[in-house]
Amino acid sequence: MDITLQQSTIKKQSSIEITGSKSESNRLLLLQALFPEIELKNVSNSDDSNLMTKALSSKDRVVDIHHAGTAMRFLTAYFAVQEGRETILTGSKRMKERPIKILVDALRALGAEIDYVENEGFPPITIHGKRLSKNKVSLHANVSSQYISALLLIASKLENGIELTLVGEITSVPYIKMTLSLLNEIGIETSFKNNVIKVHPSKAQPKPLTVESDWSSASYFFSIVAISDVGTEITLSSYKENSLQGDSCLVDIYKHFGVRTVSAENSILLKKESSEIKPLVLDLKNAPDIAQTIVVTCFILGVPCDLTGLHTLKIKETDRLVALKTELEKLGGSVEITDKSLHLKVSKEIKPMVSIATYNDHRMAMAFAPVAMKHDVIIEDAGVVSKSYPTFWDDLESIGFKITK
Ligand SMILES: O=C(O)C1=C[C@@H](OP(=O)(O)O)[C@@H](O)[C@H](O)C1
Ligand SMILES: C=C(OP(=O)(O)O)C(=O)O
Repeated sequence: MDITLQQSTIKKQSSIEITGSKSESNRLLLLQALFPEIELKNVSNSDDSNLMTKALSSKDRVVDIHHAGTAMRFLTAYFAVQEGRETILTGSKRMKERPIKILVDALRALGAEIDYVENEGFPPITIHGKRLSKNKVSLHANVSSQYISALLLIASKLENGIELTLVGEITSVPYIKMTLSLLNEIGIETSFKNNVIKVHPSKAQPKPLTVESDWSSASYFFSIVAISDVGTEITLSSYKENSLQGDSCLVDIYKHFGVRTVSAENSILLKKESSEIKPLVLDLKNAPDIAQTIVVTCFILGVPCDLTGLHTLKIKETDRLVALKTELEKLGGSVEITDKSLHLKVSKEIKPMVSIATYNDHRMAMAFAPVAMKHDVIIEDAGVVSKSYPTFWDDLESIGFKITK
């Protein structure tokens, strides 16, 4: 369904409760399947987490995880250690184009039995679950950190734990650290020194855990506050003092756009304090999911930006670099891309009533929504947001956006 966002002025003060982090949820759901004593609160209501929950309890031979990248990667490792079970793990058309060879090779090196059903290196795959006997493996770390997290999540079920040697530059490091921290929280010992990660064979001590709300989802409100008038405030909950989510770097990045973040118990207050604007230069290899939000903020504010570290964007829900260039140029922007960087030139105008294509990518829809603070804009296939943030449009309406469905 396409929706029209009419030019809107948002409320001076508002507050929103954001669903749990899908990254934390999908890790903890897998750990809960391994250690059923774990109790979870504030689990994400996203499609990706619902798919993860369903897949973990499914007894079917074919498990379809649609667009959910973390579910695809984490469940590949999970089903590889389900002794005696054969599972065909598949996904959407796009999922069949997202590479999985590095993970499959690493699991095979540990003793797993996995076959490709269609194309070598890509889902769907047939996984013959068995006991894995080895514990040492090397893998390339520059394509997706999800392969590394997948191996770490099952490591406590391997007789001798795991020792991973990471080859090349390590991408999306905070997501690896999130996995290790969650393992530590349930009593599993780990170490990460230079390029070697170890999960020691240790007994888990499961306990109740509360998932922090999703920082990538918060990014759209950082963008909205950055574009709003000085004095505008939005409160978001439920956030913790020390986040495991790398996207909490938004707090520092959005200072650049005059947004101050004040932490209170269980929440953060975003406040627009200054309208001074400077060009932005940023390496986002540690926070790839907020790239679209930041580029669109810059475009709307008329600030140029140079973003690097974007090599993983090409293999996400869509090729996000090409999608950003295409849609920003429809709006009147001028964008240069390589396969790992994006340069946005100063923009002088924003064209009204442009129809933004979303390419089955939730973040395209959510990142472009703030355009409505300047002009009417159409967002195509708006339901796509449910991948990570099902109530996104309702929450926008609650802060003053005018939406025609
Ligand atoms: O482990 C995770 O939860 C994620 C890791 C990142 O992927 P890459 O490591 O492939 O960049 C990120 O983009 C994705 O949304 C979630
Ligand atoms: C890249 C994303 O998700 P995944 O890789 O889990 O599909 C995302 O949510 O932006």
